[in-house]
Amino acid sequence: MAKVYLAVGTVTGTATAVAQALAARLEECGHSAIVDTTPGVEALNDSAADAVLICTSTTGRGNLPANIAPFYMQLEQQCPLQNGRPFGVISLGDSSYDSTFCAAGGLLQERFLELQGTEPVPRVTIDATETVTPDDDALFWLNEWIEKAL
Ligand SMILES: Cc1cc2nc3c(=O)[nH]c(=O)nc-3n(C[C@H](O)[C@H](O)[C@H](O)COP(=O)(O)O)c2cc1C
Repeated sequence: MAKVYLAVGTVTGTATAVAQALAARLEECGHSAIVDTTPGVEALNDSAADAVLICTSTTGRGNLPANIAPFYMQLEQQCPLQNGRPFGVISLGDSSYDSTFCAAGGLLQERFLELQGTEPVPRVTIDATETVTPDDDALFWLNEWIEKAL
């Protein structure tokens, strides 16, 4: 059984609902999940998680939602090395924003790679113009991530 720290970035709650679906699936598979809607490096460290998931939307023009922006800055300032710990990123966005499509998820992906996390399954992008069931799309991706990361 693995413990997963699940950091959520959201403005209007879609990513929270997706994260809750991911946590429920992890628990069905015998793992435990900590869903954190005010994520931070201290909470991540305290969790002693075996793996990390980031489920975030993008706001503004490619910006991080306000609730996850401090986490991003802490990762930059404190540089908590991941020593190969597996992570995965679920990016919610809207392709009509073109060049900033799912950019926030991309920022966190880059940060975790710089911190020497391993990404066994590439970041998934979930496009609000293409799906009305983002949780189903995320769960499909999660199956492979569970197999490879945990
Ligand atoms: C004001 C605003 C700005 C947005 N900017 C972007 C953007 O730059 N890139 C993108 O991919 N999606 C953008 N989106 C789309 C959201 O990321 C998308 O609708 C997402 O599903 C919202 O999830 P949430 O409810 O968890 O915040 C924007 C949405 C709003 C309302």
